[in-house]
Amino acid sequence: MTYSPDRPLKIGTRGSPLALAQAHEVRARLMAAHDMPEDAFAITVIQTTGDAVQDRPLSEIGGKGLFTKEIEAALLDRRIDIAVHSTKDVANVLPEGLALTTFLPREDVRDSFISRKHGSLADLPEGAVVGCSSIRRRAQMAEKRPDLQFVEFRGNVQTRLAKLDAGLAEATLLACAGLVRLGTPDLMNPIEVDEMLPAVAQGAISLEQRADEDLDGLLAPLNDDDTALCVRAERAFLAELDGSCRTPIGGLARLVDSAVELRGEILKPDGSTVHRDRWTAGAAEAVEMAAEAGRELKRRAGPGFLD
Ligand SMILES: NCc1[nH]cc(CCC(=O)O)c1CC(=O)O
Repeated sequence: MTYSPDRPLKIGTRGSPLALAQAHEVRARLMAAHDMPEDAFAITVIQTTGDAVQDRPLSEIGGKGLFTKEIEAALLDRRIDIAVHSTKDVANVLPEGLALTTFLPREDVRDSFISRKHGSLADLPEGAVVGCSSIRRRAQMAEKRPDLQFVEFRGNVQTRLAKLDAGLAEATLLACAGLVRLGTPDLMNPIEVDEMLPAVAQGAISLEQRADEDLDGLLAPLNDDDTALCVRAERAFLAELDGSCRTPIGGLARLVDSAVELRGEILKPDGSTVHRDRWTAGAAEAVEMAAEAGRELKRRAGPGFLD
């Protein structure tokens, strides 16, 4: 299959400002890698349940897959040819016939503390209200600051800042990667990963395609091998623990010299219990190590912890 202005490659994406920025980045990289004109690529916006439902926590309306289901259906229907994802929103088990093939170089993996008045989590006054819909971030904050109160906080960066200004919360957390890609890096106030382990695959854009279509020639130049290895290991870790988004889980793999170092944790939603550890293996064993790490944390947590 060849793509040209006469038959453009259809790039599917959600319509949120962050998703659009990511789709445009993918198109720009494809154009540069192949010296092709902009109109050889068509960006197709697909509405997803996660975008449509703004008034309820994601964990309540079904967790993982809410931002990707409709896009994956469009891939299978051939309405689009590739899908651009924030990999942390991609369910662990893909629909039959689809494959996650390409990982862009990873952006900053950290979470950012966002507040108009306070400099860090530790600076928040006793009993402060934090706007946060992520069960991972809530549990991690509660572990350090059991006094904090949480309110649901969804929407894009601008919406959330407006909510802070309206006094609905004193602080919120957002992924650094999103802030960078939206062109608002000045808002960044990173929390180091030692203090707060990011979500599996945070900061990593990936491309999904039909498994039976060979797009290697087109997509391989966009792939970053180190990111692909680390994110595949993190997803193998997550696969052993949970696919539902209802358990607070953090995971981050990084290359240290030429070995893969994985840090992982599972928490009770109120932060009262945490199981966390670190594992290291050579690149060839990284994915199997990560799966074993997931099984180990599950054993340590005992039956019932993940329910
Ligand atoms: N769940 C929404 C989502 N999915 C990916 C990102 C950030 C970008 C990334 O991690 O690649 C965000 C926003 C956020 O967590 O602040």
